[in-house]
Amino acid sequence: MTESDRPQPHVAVPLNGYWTEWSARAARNAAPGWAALVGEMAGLQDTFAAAAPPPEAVAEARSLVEQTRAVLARHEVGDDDQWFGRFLPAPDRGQTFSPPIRLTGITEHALAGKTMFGRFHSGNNSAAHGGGIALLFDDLFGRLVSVGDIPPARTASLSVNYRSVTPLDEPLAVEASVAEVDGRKLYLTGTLRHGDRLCADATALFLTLRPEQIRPAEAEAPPG
Ligand SMILES: CCCCCCCC/C=C\CCCCCCCC(=O)SCCNC(=O)CCNC(=O)[C@H](O)C(C)(C)COP(=O)(O)OP(=O)(O)OC[C@H]1O[C@@H](n2cnc3c(N)ncnc32)[C@H](O)[C@@H]1OP(=O)(O)O
Repeated sequence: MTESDRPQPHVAVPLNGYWTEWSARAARNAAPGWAALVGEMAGLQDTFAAAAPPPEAVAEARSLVEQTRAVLARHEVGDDDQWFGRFLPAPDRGQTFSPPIRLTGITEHALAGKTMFGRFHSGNNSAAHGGGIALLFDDLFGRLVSVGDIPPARTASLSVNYRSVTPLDEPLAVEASVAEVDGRKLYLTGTLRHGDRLCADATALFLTLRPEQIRPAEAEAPPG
């Protein structure tokens, strides 16, 4: 990938050793233009959600998407070798499932960042879908537990309080922190704000994995 393909710099994530090679391998192997394609796909999702096209435009768009699928399907790989979602230092992590989070502050125990929901994550009435907000928190917490020396961890529980409507296409601020560590248990808290207004807050329990719970392909740095 070329330098111009890389997403705009944001605060670098000091990833734990476990994810560093995993992520670096995708960055080494990804074709030039991959990051831009991810951005195009994310834009497509929003544009698709917002469109009410006439029949001829539906037919044209469908044909183009079919062609795109056929091109990509010729290059399918197993999930250990996929690039999608593996660009951990990038705001979008190289994926289009959850909204990009541009990190503005990181310590081993806290993250702060900016995000935005587009039409793809719309629930109703120009508000973000509650499931999308839960997804955002899971992703944010996942990033938090991937920094510093915390071993790989998984979400055991996630609880979201929807305090007020989360608008679309508006800048939002997120914060997450480690409230308590008790052995393998990481208790996390987070907030989502639009300006001064609290849209949602969340708590989660992440459990660091026992060695036998880690897939070998993830436990060892795979060959590049
Ligand atoms: C998908 C992976 C993504 C990774 C991507 C790379 C990251 C890179 C970095 C950055 C970006 C990240 C962005 C994405 C992040 C997304 C994170 C996710 O969404 S993870 C997927 C969803 N979660 C699962 O699929 C878990 C499924 N469940 C399990 O695997 C197990 O249940 C597990 C590991 C969570 C716990 O199982 P046990 O066998 O290890 O542990 P036991 O013995 O059951 O529990 C240990 C202690 O924890 C308590 N506990 C367990 N579950 C609990 C719960 N739900 N509530 C309360 N306590 C619980 C138990 O009561 C026990 O407590 P006592 O030691 O007795 O005091």
